[in-house]
Amino acid sequence: MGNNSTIDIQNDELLACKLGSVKENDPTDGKEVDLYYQPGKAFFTMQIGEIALSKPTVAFKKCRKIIPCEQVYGVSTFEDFLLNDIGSTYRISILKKEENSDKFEILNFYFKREEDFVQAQLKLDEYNFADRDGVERNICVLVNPISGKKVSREYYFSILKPVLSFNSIKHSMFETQSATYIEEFITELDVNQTSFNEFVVIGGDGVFSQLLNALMKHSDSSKLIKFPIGIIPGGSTNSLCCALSGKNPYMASKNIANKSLLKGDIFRVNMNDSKKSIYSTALTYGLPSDLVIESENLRNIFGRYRYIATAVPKFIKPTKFPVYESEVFYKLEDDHQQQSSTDDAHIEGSDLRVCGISIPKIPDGDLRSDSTLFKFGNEWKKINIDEFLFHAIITHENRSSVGKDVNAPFARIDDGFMYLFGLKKCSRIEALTFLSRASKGTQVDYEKYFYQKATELRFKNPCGSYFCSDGEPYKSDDYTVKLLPGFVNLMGETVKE
Ligand SMILES: Nc1ncnc2c1ncn2[C@@H]1O[C@H](COP(=O)(O)OP(=O)(O)OP(=O)(O)O)[C@@H](O)[C@H]1O
Repeated sequence: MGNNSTIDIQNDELLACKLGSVKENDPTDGKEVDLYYQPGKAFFTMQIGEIALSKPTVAFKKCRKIIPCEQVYGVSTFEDFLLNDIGSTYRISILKKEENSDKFEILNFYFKREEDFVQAQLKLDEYNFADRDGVERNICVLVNPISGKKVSREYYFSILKPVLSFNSIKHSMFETQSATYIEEFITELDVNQTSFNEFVVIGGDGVFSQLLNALMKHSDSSKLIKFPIGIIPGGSTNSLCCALSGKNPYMASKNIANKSLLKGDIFRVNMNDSKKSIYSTALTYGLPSDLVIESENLRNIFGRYRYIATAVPKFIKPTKFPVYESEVFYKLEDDHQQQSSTDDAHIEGSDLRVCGISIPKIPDGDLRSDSTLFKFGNEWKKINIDEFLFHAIITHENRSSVGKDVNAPFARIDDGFMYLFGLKKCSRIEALTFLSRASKGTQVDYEKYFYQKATELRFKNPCGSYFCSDGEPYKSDDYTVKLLPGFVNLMGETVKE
């Protein structure tokens, strides 16, 4: 009766056998696959029938193949009565991609007996991404064709689309036609009419931020902000996507197909001078913001390397190295969890009013459902540094998809906190030392580096200053930042290190 082959299915590995050709819909027949279990293990036992393989004429050889979980991008099950003539045939297909390949392949397994098929289905259920929560998914995919290396379209057609299609996940794709496309698109969305129930952006942190802010401005923001959001890293730095799925568009697509959800922390920035507010996951002040603003007109020449092209002259030109003034105050509601590189001796404990800063008043119309905004139960503390090369607020570790840098290795997108970090006023050499350390993640104990966990922050910067939120510049010199823990449903998994 031909060869036998055994497949183990263990906790952390999915194993399968390759049956001759693995081309999609190839009606290779004449195979019978039995499935049975032993405690802690499951085996596929495969027997080759007498019926000759029809197409292609690859004789089945005894094989045993291990597919690690990370190579599996979905499992689909079918009852293909018409596929071949070996009777009531059931099929399980596995979408697989090997680590060093950019090609997907489909492995098909045929079952003669319904009970074997059902058992295999149960065993592989966690990879059956189509069937999540019993609700039909419909993803609105927004693609920014000009972000980063201009690969977002390609990522859609060669990665996300095949993965969603294999897993029978409904979606529609829209390319951003202009810088205001996402805002207009979301404004026009009627929550009661649309069948969309999830969003995916393919692009950088900028398009994610545009989506987030457009959702929060919508008249039905409280409903829309509950939609899960996925990100595929098509942008220049992709800091948020790196926190959710690493730098890998394949992993991001799998997390989206798998609807692997986490409650992501964001913050709201109230610009007290203009009475405007925005929502963000990363805000910078100082040199990085200036680089973002100055580099924008180099986007067409240097693409995602435009920041480096702008930064290099600052380090080699014999002009004064920049220094930025800023007064920074913070609150940490959960004081016992304090995490900081600044010990108490370096922090002036003080009430905000004592520091001579007026408590911001938010116009009623601007105050959304977030009633916890501006609780002044805790004391404000002042950071005892007032000259910086930069400071930043972040809700995640802030990895770069270009280099290996991790700016805030202690932060996680779902840890319920935001973090202020930065570099004090320093020389060129000290800034380069910081960059070198950040590239290895060893900057945390560098004397010029500082960080502070916070739930609320307040900044007073020189008149006419800019900051950047998720890579987009805003003019404001007086702003307050309030943490909104677990506010967005993001598709991804936090990095475990
Ligand atoms: N069709 C378009 N024409 C012009 N600008 C666009 C278009 N679509 C999107 N944009 C703008 O492109 C900008 C950059 O977007 P995005 O964040 O995706 O890429 P990036 O800046 O290269 O990456 P990162 O934010 O990760 O550094 C956003 O400000 C967005 O408004």
